[in-house]
Amino acid sequence: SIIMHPKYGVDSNDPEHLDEIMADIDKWGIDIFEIGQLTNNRPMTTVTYTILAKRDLLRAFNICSTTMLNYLMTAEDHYRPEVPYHNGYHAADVTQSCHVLLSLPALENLFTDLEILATIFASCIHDIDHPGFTNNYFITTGSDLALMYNDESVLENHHLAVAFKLLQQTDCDFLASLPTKSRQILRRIVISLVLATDMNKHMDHVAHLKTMVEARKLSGADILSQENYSDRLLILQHMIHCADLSNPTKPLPLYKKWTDAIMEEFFRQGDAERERELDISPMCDRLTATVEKSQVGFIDYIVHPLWDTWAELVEPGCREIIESLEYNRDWYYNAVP
Ligand SMILES: COc1ccc(C2=NN(C(C)C)C(=O)[C@@H]3CC=CC[C@H]23)cc1C#CC(=O)NCc1ccccc1
Ligand SMILES: [Mg+2]
Ligand SMILES: [Zn+2]
Repeated sequence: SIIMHPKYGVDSNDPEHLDEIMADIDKWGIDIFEIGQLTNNRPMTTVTYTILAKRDLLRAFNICSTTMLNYLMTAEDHYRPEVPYHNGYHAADVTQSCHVLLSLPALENLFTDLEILATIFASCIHDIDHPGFTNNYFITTGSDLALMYNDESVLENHHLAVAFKLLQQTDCDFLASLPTKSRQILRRIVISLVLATDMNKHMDHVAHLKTMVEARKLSGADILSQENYSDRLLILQHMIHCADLSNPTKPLPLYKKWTDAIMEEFFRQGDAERERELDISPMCDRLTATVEKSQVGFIDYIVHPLWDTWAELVEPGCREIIESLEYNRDWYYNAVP
């Protein structure tokens, strides 16, 4: 029997409205929050399934839609709705952002279908089962998680272990029909991409991006089309990191929602640290935080250096994104009381 799925993989209380929103799936600044409201809090499943189907990756790898949806729903159920920022909405946002970045003209025909499948898969699971506290919190409180992963990229290793464990559930193994060699290549790429989202790697990302920009200037040629495997993998690592730090580059109403969510998550960590008489982490003290000022610092010291270098590498595809970032930075700068 032929099982028919809803158009975007999930049911909606307002299909026409969902149709309108999903028409912007290829655009920077699609409203993930609205997608969640129209799909009973299934933004990650909706966005990821739509992107995989639109890129014809389900057919290319003979992936059964039912199994794919089983995996995505189960994975989305493993994001914690009580966590203000690192939940299924953030996963959907990073996945859709990577989808747009993968389509930049400078990266056209650079990646194989397997590398694209791996990037979309890594994005949608990159923060799965996030508990809403930072790596540093787990390390300083001597948690079992830090013990398990020897204080090294603790959360990121956990996200990967949870995501791959779910594949062992028979009705969720959407990679079942992939040849073993392809499964191994995909697993290697997904591991390297999720580990690349550890903020401890941020400076390495910026440094390597700068060397690639210089190399591209020297060679003059459009080297992005002649990248070797390791450089291609590095570009995907920079890409998912940029997507993970893309909130300040989005339309202001969306950016403000992301900021409210991350600050509430940081403040809850600060509350726990205060409770346990630990030092309160930077930006986590709800009694003293100056949100506007710290967003300006976040942009000036972290987001802008990264995105400015990325934009140079993929010139001119990210001009509008940088303009949006600079507009938002000025808005927050003028909002400082
Ligand atoms: C939408 O805002 C945000 C969105 C995300 C993050 C994240 N921070 N970090 C680290 C930097 C603590 C993470 O590891 C998180 C996990 C992975 C990627 C980035 C995440 C921070 C902010 C912020 C802010 C904010 O107002 N001042 C914070 C700030 C100010 C000056 C200098 C650094 C930070
Ligand atoms: Mg993360
Ligand atoms: Zn993330």
